[in-house]
Amino acid sequence: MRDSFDILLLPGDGIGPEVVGAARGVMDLAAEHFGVKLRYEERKIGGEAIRDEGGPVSDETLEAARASDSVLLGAVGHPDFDDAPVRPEAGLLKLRKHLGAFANLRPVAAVPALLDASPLKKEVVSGVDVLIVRELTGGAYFGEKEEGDERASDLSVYTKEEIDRVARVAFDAAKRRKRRVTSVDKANVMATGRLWRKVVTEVSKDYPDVELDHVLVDAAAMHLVREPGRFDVMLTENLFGDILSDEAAMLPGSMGMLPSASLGEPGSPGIFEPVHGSAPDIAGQGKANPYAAILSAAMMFRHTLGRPDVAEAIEQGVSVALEAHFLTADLGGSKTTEQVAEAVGRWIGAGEGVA
Ligand SMILES: NC(=O)c1ccc[n+]([C@@H]2O[C@H](COP(=O)([O-])OP(=O)(O)OC[C@H]3O[C@@H](n4cnc5c(N)ncnc54)[C@H](O)[C@@H]3O)[C@@H](O)[C@H]2O)c1
Ligand SMILES: CC(C)[C@H](C(=O)O)[C@@H](O)C(=O)O
Ligand SMILES: [Mg+2]
Repeated sequence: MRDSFDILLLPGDGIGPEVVGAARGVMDLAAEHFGVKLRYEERKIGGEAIRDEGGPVSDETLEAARASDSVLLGAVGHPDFDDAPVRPEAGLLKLRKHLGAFANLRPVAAVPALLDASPLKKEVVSGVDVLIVRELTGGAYFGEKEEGDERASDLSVYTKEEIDRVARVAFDAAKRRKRRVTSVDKANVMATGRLWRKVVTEVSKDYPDVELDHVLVDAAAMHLVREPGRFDVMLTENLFGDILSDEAAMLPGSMGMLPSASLGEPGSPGIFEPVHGSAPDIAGQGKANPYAAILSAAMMFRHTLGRPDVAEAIEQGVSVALEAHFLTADLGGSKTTEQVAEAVGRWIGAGEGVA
């Protein structure tokens, strides 16, 4: 097991620095507990990089990401750049493409201590445990674009290879879970949807012990709030995955609860980031919920650093802090970002009797 890692921190815009700061504090305590050495480099991305470096992500930052063991990112996006020719979000897309991070894992689990925070009924949310596997480097996000005042277009392209490789990530994950993959597409209207369905069905033949079903994206959006317990692994393309994951955030009750891992080929650095954005409405007020960023750091230890022991200890800290009602305003509580991070740090590895 390795015990020394180079982490690139990209806090970004809005609440990004607040939640990355909180996650870093927790990572440091976890590292100390396990005798792991973390070396950090911090760089700019998004609006702050446009302001200070002339573009949303510099070549040096892309290279630093490639040279690191993993990237922990906060968020990008700021209203100041809404009409700018290059937007902060372009930096994140470039980084994902640069690292070949094609598989975005977004776990969504109901948290017993948060059943009251969800706008959905307790009996609908209770026991939910879904893994959204979102394709991250293809589709309309990366197709040819035409910008214009009279006409605009975003071409959505998928190749067989792009669908095949992300489908395998979903089926492999399902083997370690409840062995069910729901593939979400729009095959009744879109050519990419029909290719998606065909390739996923082909890949499923290599996984005879995993059950596959196909659901159209509009119906999937409905099932996600009507009966989320029916899903185990939900596999989908880039744009649908973006939309469905924000919808899924309402199962635990807040955008501030959803972590993510963006992974490429084995051995390449992953990008770990909360699913939420820069939340300009609450930035700088100490109100941001840091659980998603902290849980993203845990995913980093599990998925690219090969230290599931550290990941579990952080997750235990999170569970105990949630049960002890260390909740920010989005979850109906009154704790600050820092108070939540301190509580998680205090209970790292609580299950091992370390607290
Ligand atoms: N990965 C990313 O960097 C990322 C993801 C989504 C959106 N964005 C960008 O963020 C900007 C704002 O977008 P938006 O407002 O649509 O989405 P958002 O996720 O930033 O915010 C949506 C709502 O959720 C709340 N929220 C989000 N995260 C929270 C947290 N950790 N704690 C408490 N409340 C939280 C916000 O206050 C807001 O009310 C845009 O520029 C968008 O492009 C970036
Ligand atoms: C900021 C934006 C480019 C990004 C996306 O659409 O992928 C975000 O919404 C996300 O979900 O990670
Ligand atoms: Mg999104």
